[in-house]
Amino acid sequence: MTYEHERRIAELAVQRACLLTKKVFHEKAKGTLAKDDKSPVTKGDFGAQALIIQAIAKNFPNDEIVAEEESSELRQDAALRAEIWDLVKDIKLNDAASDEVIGGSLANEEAMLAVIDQGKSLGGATGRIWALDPIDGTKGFLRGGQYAVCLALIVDGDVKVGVIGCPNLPIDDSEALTTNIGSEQSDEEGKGVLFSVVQGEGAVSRPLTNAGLAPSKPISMRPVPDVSQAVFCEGVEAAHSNQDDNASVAKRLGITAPSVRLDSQAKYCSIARGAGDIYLRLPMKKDYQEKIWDHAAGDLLVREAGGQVTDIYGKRLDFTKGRTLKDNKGVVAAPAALQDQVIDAVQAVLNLK
Ligand SMILES: Nc1ncnc2c1ncn2[C@@H]1O[C@H](COP(=O)(O)OS(=O)(=O)O)[C@@H](OP(=O)(O)O)[C@H]1O
Ligand SMILES: [Mg+2]
Ligand SMILES: [Mg+2]
Ligand SMILES: [Mg+2]
Repeated sequence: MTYEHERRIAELAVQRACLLTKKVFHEKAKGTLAKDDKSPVTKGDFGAQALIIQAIAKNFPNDEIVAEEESSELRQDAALRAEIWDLVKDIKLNDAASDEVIGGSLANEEAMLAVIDQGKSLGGATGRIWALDPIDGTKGFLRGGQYAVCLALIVDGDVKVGVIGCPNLPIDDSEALTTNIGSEQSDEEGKGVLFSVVQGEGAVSRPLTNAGLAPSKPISMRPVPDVSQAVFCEGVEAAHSNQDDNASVAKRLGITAPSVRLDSQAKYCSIARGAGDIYLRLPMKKDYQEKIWDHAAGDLLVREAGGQVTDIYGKRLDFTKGRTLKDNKGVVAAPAALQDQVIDAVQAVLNLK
């Protein structure tokens, strides 16, 4: 089997990082800062990025990493830096062998800042490049909703491995459709799923644990004989995708079921396991470029589960263009058999044809 080692390291690294994010999730303030673009970043984002890059750097020292966060704010904020180090130094998988494979403990605060800054690769069309979103859906994380720890390996522009940890998704696939905004989404008993995928080998899920990896099971999108029976998954933040346009597309397709609103790549995960069928992310701003770490793992997960993922023009997501998907606009993910119909409706609503 290909990429077996990469998949295992990524799964263990994401599982360990989720132990840290779950701790921060229960804190009130969460060490939140606003970045230059006004978006939030928390102790959880920085800490998870440090732990995951450490695991990649130890196992694949020649690989490049495109990660969302960087350490400059922390270098100017000794108190926050110390709080994060306090968390990071104590996070271990409760299984010594598994923890050892992903690098054991970091030496000190400076080593933590240094690994955080190993995620500055510019990306591109060649070589082995990891795309890391230490917390995707930070706004959901702050709100007490869904969030995801996302890691993908891209080789020569092609996504080969994807791993997504969703601490607040129900383990039971059939419960998942009731997980909507406003309902209880915290990471208690019965919650926490680790999704993983290797190109050509299908998508799987398993419960998140605090030790080694639990047994996995295959997942797939559910068959939808008629598009009008489909359920949409969409984002929560009205600034990130156009919910009015989504509603018009649903209407055009004859869909009457209410959309499931979830933050983060939990949307890709949900449709990949049949908890919802179609994920629409229709652009709000003309000039916004989607980030590769927001989509790489989810793109492969859905495609291996029987779906297609394209932009609003029906073009596959292009991970060769650097840190962003600058040649794509929006995202449309659906069961392969429905994709053309959904794209037609999207293009009609957006007046693209
Ligand atoms: N204007 C705009 N348009 C589209 N996307 C944007 C925009 N601004 C931010 N972001 C990115 O959205 C990421 C979170 O996506 P979500 O799917 O959780 O958002 S939402 O559920 O649709 O509200 C979020 O990822 P995180 O920062 O990792 O949370 C951002 O990278
Ligand atoms: Mg962010
Ligand atoms: Mg993100
Ligand atoms: Mg993020």
